[in-house]
Amino acid sequence: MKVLNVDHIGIAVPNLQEALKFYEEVLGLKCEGVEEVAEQKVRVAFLPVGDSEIELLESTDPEGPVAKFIESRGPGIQHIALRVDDIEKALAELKEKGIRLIDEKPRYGAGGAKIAFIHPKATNGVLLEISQREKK
Ligand SMILES: C[C@@H](C(=O)O)C(=O)SCCNC(=O)CCNC(=O)[C@H](O)C(C)(C)COP(=O)(O)OP(=O)(O)OC[C@H]1O[C@@H](n2cnc3c(N)ncnc32)[C@H](O)[C@@H]1OP(=O)(O)O
Ligand SMILES: [Co+2]
Repeated sequence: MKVLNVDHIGIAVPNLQEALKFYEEVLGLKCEGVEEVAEQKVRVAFLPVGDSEIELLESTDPEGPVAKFIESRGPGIQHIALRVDDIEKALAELKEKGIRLIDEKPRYGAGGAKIAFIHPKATNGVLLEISQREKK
């Protein structure tokens, strides 16, 4: 598999609008749009930083992964996403190596990206997303 860059860093926040005040007004980053990803029970805001982005994640459901994360650990970095050139190939390779996957097949993430998660137990404690999308 080929990892191209850190696509984004996912930060779980209790309130998107409140969090945006810091990232936009204080840090001067620009939010490139807010989108709801129903399948993941989140509303997300993307803020580009160089060739990566910050993804702010607000839960839309108390049973969703981001709500559960905030409940057990508080707000903070929930996942790191690595961009790959071919997600199907990457997943096949990870599976073949016996790596514990959360998603064996790609799902659709924000902006129509193909995404899949690797379990934190397989990565030394970091929830890793792999993502394939067209370069902006
Ligand atoms: C919109 C999209 C996009 O970018 O396009 C997104 O990013 S969606 C982003 C939101 N979607 C997701 O996160 C989907 C994938 N996530 C999941 O399926 C879940 O959140 C899991 C990662 C499986 C965790 O689920 P759950 O909390 O029910 O499991 P659990 O309580 O049994 O936790 C198992 C162990 O993993 C640890 N653990 C749980 N969440 C973690 C996280 N985010 N980072 C690092 N470690 C984590 C727990 O502390 C526990 O460790 P100990 O056993 O040592 O106590
Ligand atoms: Co993400």
